[in-house]
Amino acid sequence: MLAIEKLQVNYGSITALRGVDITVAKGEIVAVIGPNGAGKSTLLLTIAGVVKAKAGSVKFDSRPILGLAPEKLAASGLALVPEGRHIFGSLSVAENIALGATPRSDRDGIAADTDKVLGMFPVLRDRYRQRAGNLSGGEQQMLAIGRALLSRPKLLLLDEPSLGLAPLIVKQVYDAIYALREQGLTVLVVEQSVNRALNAADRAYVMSGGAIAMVGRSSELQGTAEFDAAYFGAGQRDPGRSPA
Ligand SMILES: Nc1ncnc2c1ncn2[C@@H]1O[C@H](COP(=O)(O)OP(=O)(O)OP(=O)(O)O)[C@@H](O)[C@H]1O
Repeated sequence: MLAIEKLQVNYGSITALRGVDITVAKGEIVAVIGPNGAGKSTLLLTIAGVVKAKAGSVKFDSRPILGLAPEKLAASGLALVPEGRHIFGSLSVAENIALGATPRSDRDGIAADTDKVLGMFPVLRDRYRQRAGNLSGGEQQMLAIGRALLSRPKLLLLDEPSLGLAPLIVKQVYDAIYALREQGLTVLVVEQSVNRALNAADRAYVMSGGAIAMVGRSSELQGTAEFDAAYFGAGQRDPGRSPA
């Protein structure tokens, strides 16, 4: 579904991605984990066409997509839920969800998909006519995912969906992600929360300093010294921090 090779991204003189290789198979949940500044958001923004790459290749469904506009990529089945959710606070929940369907014109299909989202996140149905800005952080995360689903994605890119949320809400959000996978969706999720990511994903990539430091099945990575070294950078472990 997604094949990334030797991806390099610079912001002026800063190299944010230095030759990243990642694959995601259809139906997988794959996590990219790493500390602040590792390049995780840059990776998702580059796949989604928001940030331009300097070198490398990204294939989505076997087609090269680097350089395509974000709207084109969205229309071809790729949806990004960015960090911070980017919902429109002054618009209602209904209007925010409808924005996800902007490229579509099949009214019946849109109504059916909206109903599906409201079934998945009942709290959004309760607050359907309310201002999205009044929702809690968890509800806004659900809204951002729901809006992305209205574009009928094949591949969902999620940037830190658990950030700032209470554990119970995080569980609800991930339960929804599992349910979506059961329906055939493929998910690439970026997380700083290591345990959450490894519990959720089939496979995980550890990113550090703009490069992939380690990759493996989630169950095999958890708790190993190699994983710890990859996450923190060999020899640079800060005793005040834990990957949990
Ligand atoms: N718009 C930008 N202009 C210049 N440098 C940037 C920009 N965005 C990110 N960077 C730099 O690129 C590197 C990777 O940042 P990125 O946000 O992708 O990391 P991250 O792993 O997502 O971290 P975080 O979890 O803190 O968002 C960092 O050194 C960051 O300071």
